[in-house]
Amino acid sequence: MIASRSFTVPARQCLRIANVSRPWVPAIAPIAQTQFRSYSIPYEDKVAKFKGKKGSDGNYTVTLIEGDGIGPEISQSVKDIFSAAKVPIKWESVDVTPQLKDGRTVIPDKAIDSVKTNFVALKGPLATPIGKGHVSLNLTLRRTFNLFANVRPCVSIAGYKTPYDNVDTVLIRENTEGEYSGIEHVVIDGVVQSIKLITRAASERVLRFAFQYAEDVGKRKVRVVHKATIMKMSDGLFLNIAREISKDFPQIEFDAELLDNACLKIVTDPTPYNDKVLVMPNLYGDILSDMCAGLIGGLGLTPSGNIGDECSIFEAVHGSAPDIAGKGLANPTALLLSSIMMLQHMNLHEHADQIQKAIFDTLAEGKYLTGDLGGKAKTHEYAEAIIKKL
Ligand SMILES: NC(=O)C1=CN([C@@H]2O[C@H](COP(=O)(O)OP(=O)(O)OC[C@H]3O[C@@H](n4cnc5c(N)ncnc54)[C@H](O)[C@@H]3O)[C@@H](O)[C@H]2O)C=CC1
Ligand SMILES: O=C(O)CCC(=O)C(=O)O
Ligand SMILES: [Mg+2]
Repeated sequence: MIASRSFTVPARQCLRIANVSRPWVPAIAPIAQTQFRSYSIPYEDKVAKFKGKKGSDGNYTVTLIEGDGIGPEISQSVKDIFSAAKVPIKWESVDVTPQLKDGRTVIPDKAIDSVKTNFVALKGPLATPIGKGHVSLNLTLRRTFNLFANVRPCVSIAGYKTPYDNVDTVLIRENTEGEYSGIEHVVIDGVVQSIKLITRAASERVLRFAFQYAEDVGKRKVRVVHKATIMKMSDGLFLNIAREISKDFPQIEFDAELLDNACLKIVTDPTPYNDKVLVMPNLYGDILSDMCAGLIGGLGLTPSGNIGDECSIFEAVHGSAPDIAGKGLANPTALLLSSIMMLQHMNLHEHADQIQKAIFDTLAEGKYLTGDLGGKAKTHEYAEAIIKKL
């Protein structure tokens, strides 16, 4: 076990201004009954344009981090379904067990090289020890590859009834700093300080990404979720930058909402949020994305993409779910939909559409649902049902 320690401030990384022009857009299809629509995806000039090339065997190589807890089970479902759908992908599994290098927790070089070479990775959940122990490898990966925007769509699933069946929220979370900067220290015995770092550079790039994203997916409005009443300087800076950037997007409406009020309003009625992209500092995005997942049936259903200029890593919103790990109870949908986002990113639309339809049809049919959705199917039985629909 590696001793608990804080991150060094990734100052250089924070200060690198990304050349943000057009964002990548996920195509997690909102569905009404068994219908689903796909977003149009702008591929030209976009940020994080996929740079991978097919190998001589006709396959792209994609880094796979299976992860902890339920990670290997849900990764297996993705591998089985991709193989059945003949997706031209060769997985390169890497080990991300943390190592100590010059007193810092780092990801093994082999894993870093793999992501750098392949430009894209699919990642299962990685567990983080509470209090003491190594720093979060999830955050380390995001910072290592400067994955500045975490896109977390949350869309109602036909086949699982919730109080609102038309949820279509998308949340963009600043992914490299904020409350998750990891700068903590003991001031004196009994007094600790944890620093929320907000920089103009990181705020600008994620905000610009959010506006461009809204334009590309046809959302009318960008809303900043903040607490600048209390964190006047840090959230105040984020909010002011959003105001500045909004001027470059006159066709997109811009407004802001206090975090606590946003939570109340979203759980009361998420419908008014369907025409908006919500963008916010790191911690708020972490919490709100779990909250939104609750609106559509839980964490088994919500995907995400960590988007950077060079590489992108796709993963579910959920964690390693130690309470159900190893029992075949996990719902692989969240990781599967993340893998659909990844295929969209890689321009493999036909495969993405085919698998996405099979997933949504299987869910809508309701015969093979996992326990979190009230069914009895084991993880692999649900995956097999999807394969039959391909
Ligand atoms: N991006 C990542 O890799 C993340 C990692 N984590 C790590 O995961 C570990 C566990 O964290 P928790 O707070 O328990 O959150 P969690 O997301 O792992 O689980 C919360 C609840 O949701 C359920 N759940 C999650 N995913 C599910 C799925 N696919 N199918 C069915 N049920 C599912 C779990 O059984 C549990 O009851 C921690 O070490 C945490 O640091 C947490 C969130 C994200
Ligand atoms: O890294 C972790 O332990 C948690 C990360 C997390 O909750 C998230 O990415 O949503
Ligand atoms: Mg989280």
